[in-house]
Amino acid sequence: MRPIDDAVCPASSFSAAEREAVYHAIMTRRDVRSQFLPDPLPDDLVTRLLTAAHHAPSVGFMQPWNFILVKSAEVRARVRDAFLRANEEAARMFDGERQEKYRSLKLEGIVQAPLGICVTCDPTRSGSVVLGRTHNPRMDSYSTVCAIQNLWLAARAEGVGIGWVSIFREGDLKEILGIPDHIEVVAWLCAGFVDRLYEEPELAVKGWRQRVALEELVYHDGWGQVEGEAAPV
Ligand SMILES: Cc1cc2c(cc1C)N(C[C@H](O)[C@H](O)[C@H](O)COP(=O)(O)O)c1[nH]c(=O)[nH]c(=O)c1N2
Repeated sequence: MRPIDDAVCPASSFSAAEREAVYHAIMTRRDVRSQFLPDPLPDDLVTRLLTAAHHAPSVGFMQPWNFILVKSAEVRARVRDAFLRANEEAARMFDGERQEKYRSLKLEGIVQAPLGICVTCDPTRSGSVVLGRTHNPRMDSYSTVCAIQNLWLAARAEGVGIGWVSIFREGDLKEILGIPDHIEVVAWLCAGFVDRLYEEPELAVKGWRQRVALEELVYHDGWGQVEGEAAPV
């Protein structure tokens, strides 16, 4: 191993253009459902996306993720069937007009996107006691979500659309993909090139829900405290 001092380099700031590029990726990233092009994603591009994911932070450097790459149209069709079953259950949980609206939304591109990526979390990856996870076992799932966000942003920069689909019974995905019991399914990601993206979240454009004002979400020195109020004792 290198001496610790040799492993440290100066933390220089990004240039204005680099900074702009990071925010550009963040602000223009979208969840994609229906704009996927059929062209397959080149292997080296997929490797770059997975490498970005694999450089995410993780609790205790646990790296609990796996990525199951699904190109098979037959497997994706089975996954879509699992979605359709779960989506029917989900639709019935909304009433009246809201249910009608829900049913009008497209919430997946499983068959259309040329690649499915099932992202999983292995809670046993680094033994039963993990630095940083001792008092909250969910930290391994949170780490896996960080990996997904890295992939999502890298994909945006590469012109690749990503759609996260979560409307499944986990057991269905496990059965289709042969995932062992102790592994958690965190996401099914639809991935494919896109030539256009919504400028705002599709759910906002289609009137399902709007972005909340940031100011409503920021408190100061305690829950519910607006700026300038005395801190709670
Ligand atoms: C954990 C999780 C799970 C899901 C999602 C996201 C996340 C983070 N999203 C996408 C979600 O609807 C979308 O991110 C928001 O509507 C905001 O839009 P943009 O991502 O900014 O385009 C999502 N979208 C969808 O159409 N079907 C789905 O099952 C899910 N599931």
